Amino acid sequence: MTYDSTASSLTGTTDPAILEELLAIRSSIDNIDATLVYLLAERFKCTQKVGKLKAEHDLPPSDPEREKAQIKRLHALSQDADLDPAFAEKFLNFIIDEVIRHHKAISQERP
Ligand SMILES: C=C(O[C@@H]1C=C(C(=O)O)C=C[C@H]1O)C(=O)O
Repeated sequence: MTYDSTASSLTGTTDPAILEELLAIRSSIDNIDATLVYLLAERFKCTQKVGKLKAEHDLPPSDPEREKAQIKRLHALSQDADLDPAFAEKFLNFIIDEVIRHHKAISQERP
């Protein structure tokens, strides 16, 4: 993979000292993004197992009570972590919607 960690629309128009400071912070952002990708991949590995288990036992793809409890917990965690709880909820719902889509697909593969 060729990744240019110095790519920026600001090159040539911004003080090089400021760009250097920006690049140092962006290096941490890159590490965090990589971690997020690996964390998400692990989460989807788990949810795929859940999807197979549900399909094998004819269980519904979604579990609204579980989701309600997760959102409530996430709100508390977000407040502790100084993260916008509304954003955290939107993000979790985005992921869960994708998981449910996978679960529906798995159950259709096994008629
Ligand atoms: C993974 C599951 O399936 C769905 C997806 C969830 C999730 O991504 O956390 C939670 C509840 C379900 O709607 C589950 O039931 O545990």
